[in-house]
Amino acid sequence: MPTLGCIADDYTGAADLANNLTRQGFRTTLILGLPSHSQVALDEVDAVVIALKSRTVSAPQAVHQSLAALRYLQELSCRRFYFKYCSTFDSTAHGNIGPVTDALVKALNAHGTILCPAFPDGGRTVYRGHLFVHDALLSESGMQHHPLTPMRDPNLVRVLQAQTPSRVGLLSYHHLQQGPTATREQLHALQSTGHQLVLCDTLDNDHLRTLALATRDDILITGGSGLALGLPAPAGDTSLTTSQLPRARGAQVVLAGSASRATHAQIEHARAFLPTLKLDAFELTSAYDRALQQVVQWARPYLGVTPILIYASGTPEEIHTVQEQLGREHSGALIEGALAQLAVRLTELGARQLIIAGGETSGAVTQALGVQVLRIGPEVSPGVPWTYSPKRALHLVLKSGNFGPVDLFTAAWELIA
Ligand SMILES: Nc1ncnc2c1ncn2[C@@H]1O[C@H](COP(=O)(O)OP(=O)(O)OP(=O)(O)O)[C@@H](O)[C@H]1O
Ligand SMILES: O=C(O)[C@@H](O)C(=O)CO
Repeated sequence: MPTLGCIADDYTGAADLANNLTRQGFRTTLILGLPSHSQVALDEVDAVVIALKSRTVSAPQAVHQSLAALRYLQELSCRRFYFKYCSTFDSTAHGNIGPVTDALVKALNAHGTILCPAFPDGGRTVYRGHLFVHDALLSESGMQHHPLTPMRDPNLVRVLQAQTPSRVGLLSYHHLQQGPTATREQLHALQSTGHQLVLCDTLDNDHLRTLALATRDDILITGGSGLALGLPAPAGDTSLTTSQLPRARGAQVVLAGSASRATHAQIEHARAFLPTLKLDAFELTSAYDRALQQVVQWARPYLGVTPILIYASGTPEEIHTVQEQLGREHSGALIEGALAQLAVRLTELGARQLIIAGGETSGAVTQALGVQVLRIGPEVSPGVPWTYSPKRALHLVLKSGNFGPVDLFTAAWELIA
């Protein structure tokens, strides 16, 4: 039975965490959405990751979903819990990282917890409480233009403090550099002065290991997926940890709803190699069914012949125009819904290998496809694994918006061929 229970606030983030846990030696099952008990067999598993779509819903809804996931994991006999959010701390104005963390602390009767968004392998580090994406501050990394969770302040202590009545402290890299004992002492010192939530600096994977050791008796830890790379591997036979996925067959489709900088670059690169079609939000509003039908007609001759790319992402200016006229939530849901419908129709026509870019988009697409349990396969790049749905016989990549190399949409297929 699993001992580590994880709650992720979006689908790509959940795949990212499941990937890092798998690489770290945990036999990990990824569950999309909250299942009913009978649906999933979890005997030979060390960790379970539940993917929620709770990042951009209201704070009370996010808390409600997260507590339901916690209860499910407790009933599975999990003894430690990991709340996973984005390595760029993606939040709305009201949360949801603060409210969900507070609710989990309370439900678990914990004294408090750490917050460690960093993922150095993916270029995310935290220095003096400020988040960097490679060499850029968060607020200059492209994330300031995110369609749903624009991040305009790189100071995460300030960002988090605005989301919670709990007092937020900072664990500085100085303490991490002195090792697990000094780190643990500093965490206790911060907690004893009323800092329930402690945002952690992290410059490299050594800091992640130190932090994981310093908090190994804590019932709750929170962070990006990076922290998983610091966790000690569970004892026992881990030879089956990275499951060998079946060989992939069937048509190859990329569906990109992410408007993040890395996805933009991947789209630009793929346009030179793949048949590519851009969805138009205004056309979808005025004639939804006809617009989707046209996309399917366009795609049909390519299926099984070459991978294709269908995307929605526009420049920040284009997105601004769409959002001004159609509303932020409506336009996001419209495009997610269209990509989800296209996934359904294209799989009916033989698509079996899908790369889906964007967390919200991945949530919408996998829900429409009825995918619930995923096995983790080969890693395409840090945070981006191939996964496999045994029930639907589908190979899927759920790609986080800002992850992956520029040639991901053209090169990833080779890993499962
Ligand atoms: N041209 C556009 N105009 C308006 N909204 C768009 C446009 N293109 C995409 N969107 C919306 O932007 C949102 C992108 O969020 P999504 O979580 O899918 O990507 P992401 O944030 O880049 O990925 P991740 O969460 O993995 O980092 C979706 O709701 C999508 O529908
Ligand atoms: O942590 C990350 O950056 C990703 O796993 C993610 O959550 C993207 O939505």
